[in-house]
Amino acid sequence: MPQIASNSGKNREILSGQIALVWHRRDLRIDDNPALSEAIAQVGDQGKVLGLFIFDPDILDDGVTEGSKVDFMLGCLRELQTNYRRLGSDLLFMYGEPITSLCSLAKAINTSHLFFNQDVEPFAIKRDREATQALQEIGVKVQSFVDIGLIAPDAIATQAGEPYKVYTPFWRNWQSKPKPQPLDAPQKLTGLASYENLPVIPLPSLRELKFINDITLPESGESAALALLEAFCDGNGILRYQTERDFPAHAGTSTLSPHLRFGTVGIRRVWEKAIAAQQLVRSDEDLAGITIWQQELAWREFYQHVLFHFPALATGAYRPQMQSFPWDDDPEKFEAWCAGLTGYPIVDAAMRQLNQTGWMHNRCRMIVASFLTKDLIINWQLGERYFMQKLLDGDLAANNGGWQWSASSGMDPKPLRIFNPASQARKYDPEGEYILRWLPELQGLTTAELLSGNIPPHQCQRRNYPLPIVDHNIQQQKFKRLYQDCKIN
Ligand SMILES: Cc1cc2nc3c(=O)[nH]c(=O)nc-3n(C[C@H](O)[C@H](O)[C@H](O)COP(=O)(O)OP(=O)(O)OC[C@H]3O[C@@H](n4cnc5c(N)ncnc54)[C@H](O)[C@@H]3O)c2cc1C
Repeated sequence: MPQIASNSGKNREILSGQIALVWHRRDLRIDDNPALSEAIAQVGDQGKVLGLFIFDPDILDDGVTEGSKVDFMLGCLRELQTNYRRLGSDLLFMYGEPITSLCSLAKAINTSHLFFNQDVEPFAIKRDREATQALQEIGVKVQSFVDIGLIAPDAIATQAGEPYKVYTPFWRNWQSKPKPQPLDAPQKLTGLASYENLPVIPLPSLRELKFINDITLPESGESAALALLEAFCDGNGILRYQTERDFPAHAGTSTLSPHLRFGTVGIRRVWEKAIAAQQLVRSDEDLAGITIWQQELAWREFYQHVLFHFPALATGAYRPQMQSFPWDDDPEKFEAWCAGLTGYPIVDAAMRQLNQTGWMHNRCRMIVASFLTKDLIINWQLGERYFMQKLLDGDLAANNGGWQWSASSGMDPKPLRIFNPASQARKYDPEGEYILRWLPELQGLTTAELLSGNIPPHQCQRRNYPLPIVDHNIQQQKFKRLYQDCKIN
């Protein structure tokens, strides 16, 4: 089992007068940041703390990363640098292979200590292990901290001491555990007297990184994240979460996911806000809203926990019988799904929302994932990759977890779920409001036509909207047969 160290404030040594580097990755904030707080505590008044972000060409050029996500990240970095400068230091930028970059900067500024917050993704764990070793070899002491979850993935286990594979018992244990308090943002930092002759670059533009972005982004950065969190938890959003969260036409969820992905808000700060809201509730319904939202935060940690303990999830199905499932993988049908041109209005509306905004409502993520895997019988990994390309919140643990759940290939104890697009639309978009928002060409059709997808062919033709590319009933029978065959063999 891979090891993950706990926050090590207890063994604090004072590095008076020394220079500490804080390597930011998916923690683009100064508030509630364990690595930054610990660096400041350790260097004391005489020491210096510098931030660092490395643009890694292997990530930027992986063929999955899109301009929208990079643009959002650049906005977060701009604010982070402004904050470092306001406090008296700086956030430095490098472009290159991370370990080489770290070593060259550590030598150039004569740093003796590096601090960073841990990740759970297999690629990041390997990189961090190698970076730690390389830095130690040149005399730099490295410390890392639990950050992206409230409970570290190796700090929670079943009674038998095993990692969890089922959410409900995970939640029961997870919710009973004490949660850490948020860490206040620093008030002051000390940086270098001069930044000349360092192997660093100014914050690059999107163009310099060779990306373009043609979608309108939500506000990025730490102040936007905190404003969103406060609006959701101090207003009625969190209280109405239970009743509103499943209706994609309503603004019923927090939309914090891109911020949680890039760490512009700390999870301890998020939890503190939810607890504060809990203390003010006046009805059982309000309390239920908060609890269900907390359960979603626990889903996020459940998927981090399973990815950390079962890194092979990142590359294939968890259930062995699904590893050789005979997917159809028809490229034309996949293209139609990506473009929102399947002839199933609720599916197409959701895919247009994704393509045009970089975000999709959770209910719709489940609908389109079920449609891709159970109606088009296309390998969930193609959908997983497309989501990673388009979602601003695209996160390996949550995305892989969501896709494996939808594809019946994961740890779900009741794996065979098939969503009927028309029933889903009737239940969660009863007026067709969401459908029409994203498919304006369907204006003028009856609500029944929008929800069922039974649109007369001449109406489709007039609107240049496709007829259904598959028959849901036939395809779900086909999927069930293939699934039974796989289970038996
Ligand atoms: C196929 C599929 C793919 C998904 N891919 C991603 C992804 O790449 N990144 C991502 O953050 N979420 C993913 N989700 C989970 C979920 O859809 C989003 O987290 C949610 O829609 C984000 O909106 P919100 O911030 O308004 O969430 P809220 O409803 O306000 O929830 C608060 C936070 O809890 C977390 N959360 C909520 N639901 C889930 C969930 N089911 N699983 C894990 N975490 C959850 C998110 O961090 C979210 O921001 C996926 C779900 C499915 C079914």
